[in-house]
Amino acid sequence: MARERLSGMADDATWHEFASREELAEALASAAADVLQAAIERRGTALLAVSGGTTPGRFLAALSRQDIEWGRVTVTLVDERFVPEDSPRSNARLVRENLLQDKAAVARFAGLFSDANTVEDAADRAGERLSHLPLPLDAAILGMGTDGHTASFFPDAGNLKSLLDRFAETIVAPVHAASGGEPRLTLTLARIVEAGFVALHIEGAEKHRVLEAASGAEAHLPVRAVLDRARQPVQVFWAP
Ligand SMILES: O=C(O)[C@H](O)[C@@H](O)[C@H](O)[C@H](O)COP(=O)(O)O
Repeated sequence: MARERLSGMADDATWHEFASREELAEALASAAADVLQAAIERRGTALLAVSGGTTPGRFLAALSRQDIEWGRVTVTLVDERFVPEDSPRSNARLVRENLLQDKAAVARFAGLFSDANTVEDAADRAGERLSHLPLPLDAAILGMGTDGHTASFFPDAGNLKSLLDRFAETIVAPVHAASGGEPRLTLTLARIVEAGFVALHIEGAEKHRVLEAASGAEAHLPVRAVLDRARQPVQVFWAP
């Protein structure tokens, strides 16, 4: 059973807390599916951005089983490691193996990686590709690291200030951050916070503590910028 509470957190993020990660996955998948189907009914199409990492696999599989008009949905990534799609580190691979299956197999996928000489060139190419998608995003599903990063907004990213620029016109930016491992490609904050539905999917006590801190005294953590600037209050989905 979900326990839902408004918090005094930054910009009134809404917490949805679940007894299990399985229950969270099903609830978030249902919420995301509702948002996508409503977008299809409103504008004939839906645009979804999902994150990678180790948390979202269960949610992505649950979403693939949702019965919506997947043929009208385009899926892209919140961020991507600068690696080929056959790499075990690839978020595109995670999405193809977990989301673009079952009912969602017919959805269109627009990844961020391309085999460019530099991550900067790859970001330019991705930005050009995504500029032809029906922006703004209808839904953005974010994760968070225990360092308070979300997307590829790593605290040690050299261009963090421009990544978090709420007025940026850039769609995809390159990121070099030692804490992020290989170079990254990321949607900018400006493209994420304009989404009609922004969910933050976190699991475990440590991430709960970090997000509470980010919403309070530790306002410098990158995730706080999303909480403060999202067009709609961020929907936090958490399980132990
Ligand atoms: O490419 C990525 O790694 C993600 O998009 C990233 O932003 C992720 O959401 C956090 O790093 C949390 O990762 P975990 O789910 O592995 O804790």
